[in-house]
Amino acid sequence: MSLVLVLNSGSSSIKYQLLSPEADGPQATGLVERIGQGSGRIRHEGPGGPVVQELDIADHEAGMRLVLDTFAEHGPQLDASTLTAVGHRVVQGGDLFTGPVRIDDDVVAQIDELSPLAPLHNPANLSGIHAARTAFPDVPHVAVFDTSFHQTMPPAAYTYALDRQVAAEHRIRRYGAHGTSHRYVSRAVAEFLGRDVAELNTIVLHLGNGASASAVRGGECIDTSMGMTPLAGLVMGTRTGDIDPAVLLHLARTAGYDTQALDDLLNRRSGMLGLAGHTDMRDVHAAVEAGDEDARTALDVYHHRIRGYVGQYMAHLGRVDAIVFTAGIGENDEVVRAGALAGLEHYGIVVDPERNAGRKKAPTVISPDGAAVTVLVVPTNEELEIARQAVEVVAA
Ligand SMILES: Nc1ncnc2c1ncn2[C@@H]1O[C@H](COP(=O)(O)OP(=O)(O)O)[C@@H](O)[C@H]1O
Ligand SMILES: CC(=O)OP(=O)(O)O
Ligand SMILES: [Mg+2]
Repeated sequence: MSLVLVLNSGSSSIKYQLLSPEADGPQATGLVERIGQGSGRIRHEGPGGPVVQELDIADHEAGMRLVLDTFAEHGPQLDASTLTAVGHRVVQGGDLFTGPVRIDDDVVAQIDELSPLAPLHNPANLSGIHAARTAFPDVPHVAVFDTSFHQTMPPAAYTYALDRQVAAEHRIRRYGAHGTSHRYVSRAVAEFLGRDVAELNTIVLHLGNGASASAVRGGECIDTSMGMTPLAGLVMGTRTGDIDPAVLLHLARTAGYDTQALDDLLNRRSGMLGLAGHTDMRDVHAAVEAGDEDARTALDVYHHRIRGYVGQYMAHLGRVDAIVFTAGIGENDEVVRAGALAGLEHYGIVVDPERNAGRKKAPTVISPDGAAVTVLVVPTNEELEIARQAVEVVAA
């Protein structure tokens, strides 16, 4: 049986799992949070149950060392001779990577070269890779890219209407992100419905802290909402999603914003945080219930944007068999699921209130029997998908 350590380094967190793709459930899972924010935390769940430690975690290198120390102290023991691979989530693979690859120094250099196209994510992914390669120099390391599932998009979907020489020179086009999740979920839906993925047209709504939608025809992505970077598309925890780019010019010209200030505004101070004062959707709902008008508007904007993408992808797909919610908000938040699809009954899209109620830990249909479009919740599992792909690369 193969054993894979999967590392998913986010902008301020590291999620990890130790798992065998052939077995049911991971041997250990964990989350390192609030890296570089003064009051960090690790939650590790291994054979002895959960352990939590609060401490300052300066950067991703320190976070990775903490992960390895926690395995050593609380188990399971990470023995290099028993690891088939270490699988790394890498957000941006640009047009250099259409599938998973074994990591060597050249691959590291290429991921680094692509960092300007995912400034919040690739540097974090690289420090995870660096720390893990140092700890396990003799184990194969595999990079699995968020962007590779989206490489099947046609030029009409990935091309910006920008001067084409400028675009070519600077590698400017839509690459998308969260592809590992979109791929896993679009396949899991087909399996759950007992249908062949090649015959299914699906809209996947990955609603986590970062959020994206994709249109999947017969298992292949034909369009997605994230753009050259993970800033475009849906409203997110702290990111704007789609915005008129002239807003940036306006702020630069009239208010003296430089690139750093614009980056900070768009990536870290906007989205639900900017509109409602809360990043976490649970806090937004609490504020709405307390009568906060800004939070109400924020939630309306959030729903409106998702509904718009659903409409767009219905037009691109022609026929839609399934709409699937996934990730932290998609799996847990009945208010958002109902709100985002409200008013689409005319198109055969209906959410049944009883079926929709509550958090979903397993694939669940939330539309009524006989509805033209099956609406579902399918929990994503990026770590399992990364482990599967890592094992395939090592076996090849
Ligand atoms: N019970 C819940 N109800 C509503 N939203 C939730 C719930 N649990 C988590 N979330 C949302 O899910 C988000 C995290 O989703 P996740 O997919 O783990 O994101 P990421 O991978 O980007 O860190 C939180 O920021 C929060 O908004
Ligand atoms: C690409 C992206 O936005 O990832 P995350 O949701 O993990 O921040
Ligand atoms: Mg995520």
